[in-house]
Amino acid sequence: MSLLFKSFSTTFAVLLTFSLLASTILFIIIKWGSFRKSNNLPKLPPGPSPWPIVGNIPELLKNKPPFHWMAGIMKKIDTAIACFSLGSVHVIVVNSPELARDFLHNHDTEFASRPFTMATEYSSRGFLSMVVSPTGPQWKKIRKMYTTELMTPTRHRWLLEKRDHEADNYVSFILNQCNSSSDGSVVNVRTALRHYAINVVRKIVFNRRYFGKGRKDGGPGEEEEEHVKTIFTVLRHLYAFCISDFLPWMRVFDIQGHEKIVKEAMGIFNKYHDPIIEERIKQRKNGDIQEPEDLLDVMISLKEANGKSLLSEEEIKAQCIVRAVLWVDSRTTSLEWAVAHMINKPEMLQKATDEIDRVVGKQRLIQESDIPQLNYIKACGKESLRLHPITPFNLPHVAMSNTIVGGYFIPKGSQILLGRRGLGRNPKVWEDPLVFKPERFFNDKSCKIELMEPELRLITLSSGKRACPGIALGTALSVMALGRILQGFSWSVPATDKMIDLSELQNEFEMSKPLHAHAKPRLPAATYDAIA
Ligand code: HEM
Repeated sequence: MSLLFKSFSTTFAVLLTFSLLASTILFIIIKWGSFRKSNNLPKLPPGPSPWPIVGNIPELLKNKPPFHWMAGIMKKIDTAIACFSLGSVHVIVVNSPELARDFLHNHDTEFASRPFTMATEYSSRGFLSMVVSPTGPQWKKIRKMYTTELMTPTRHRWLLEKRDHEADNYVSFILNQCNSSSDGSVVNVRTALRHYAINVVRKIVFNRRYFGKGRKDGGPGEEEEEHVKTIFTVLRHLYAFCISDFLPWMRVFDIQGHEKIVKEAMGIFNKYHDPIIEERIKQRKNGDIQEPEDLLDVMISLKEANGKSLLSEEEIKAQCIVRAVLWVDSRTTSLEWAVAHMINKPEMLQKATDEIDRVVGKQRLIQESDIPQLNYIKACGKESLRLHPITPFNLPHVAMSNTIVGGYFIPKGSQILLGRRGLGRNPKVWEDPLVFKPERFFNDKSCKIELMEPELRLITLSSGKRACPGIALGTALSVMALGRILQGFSWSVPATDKMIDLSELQNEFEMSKPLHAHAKPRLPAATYDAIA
């Protein structure tokens, strides 16, 4: 009997709490609505009607993946801006360049923050790095360090030798695979691209290519494979509409399992990065390191005006994770798509190699100094970002105050998601939006192509206070990755297939299968000898 009474009273307490909560929120909503009306504030952007407390979360959970569901609703109501209520957060999706510019040009300061999420908290070790941190003193401190110390033109030149080293290894890794037969060989392009990208990061940050013993042919060992896999795991979960980010009281349940996955991924980063960082800090303290050799040394040696270290050990560890995730994610997936499209269109491959042969010739490999002249290669890279961004949305921007944009009311705390795919494939902006056509970036006025897209017709490096500060490094790595692979080898569809399969992985933006293509060296043997 007492058990029955206990369970009855618990249920009653839960129901009572729930109804109190619901009526408070309903009261706030009604009050807020009448406040808005009485102050003549415009309406929120259109969107699905929210449920009390949870908003549109039930629909979000039912319709996977979220970006498909959001795109479907926006198409149905024919809007370029929509508001989805997730818990108490307004998530505003934007798919038109005019509105995107309104947010990031005209109202940049009001939308310069980032949301707090479970995955970003873990990956930045408590918001110690820049990319995912909300605006505030920590973000300012790290952004200043990037712009005045880590990413200056002088520092970029200082790191050139390391980048060159990895660009050479990239070619020789593919060459070693081709050399297994006189007629070339089928190569996993995804592995080559990702390995090159992360090698550059490891080299400029840790001055090493391998965490373990590595491989004789220049390819990734099992430690490096695990490292790259972890980068993509973190990337997929950074802003993955984790329910507890919108309903914090749900965090203990971890119903989507995101927290467990992210925690494990961080454990893997820590396993590889931390011993190197800790050892280096010790060496520096003991005076074993005088001149910095890589960015880790630079970060350890930076001092404040009072002589104290600028960065704590935790802050240094957080920056190392960010650098790994940023570069590998943002480009390699798109570049893999670019190579796939080009193999299916040999005239495009021809155009690219004609440009390279004209600018560089066949007696030497592409160098970073050639980049300004390799406009067709840059256009191919940019087109791949338009058609195949790795994530559906740009990094979220958070409204720091109530603002009116495009005639709509955007409440403080709203998250603004510029649709990378929504913008890049917008038929009102792009002719034949689903066709890979690098020529679209050339116009009568200019044949010069830049990765930047300040008009926000697509998201490359974005714009405003939160724009990507990695432009020089990002451009260099993209052009070298695509240029060298096209210059060094003739690519074709493997004999077992008719065409490269251009289908997408279900619910993801990757190719459904890693790109395997036939590669044959196309330069004189002496040109490769220079990198042996
Ligand atoms: C071609 C390659 C790259 C592309 C396309 C790219 C693109 C982007 C984009 C779209 C953003 C978000 C901007 C926004 O919130 O509106 C971003 C932010 C950022 N990127 Fe890049 N990026 C690239 C390479 C790099 C590299 C190599 C680095 C350096 C390690 C880097 C460092 C950053 C940082 C630190 C931020 C955050 C800035 C902030 O929140 O204040 N990026 N990037």
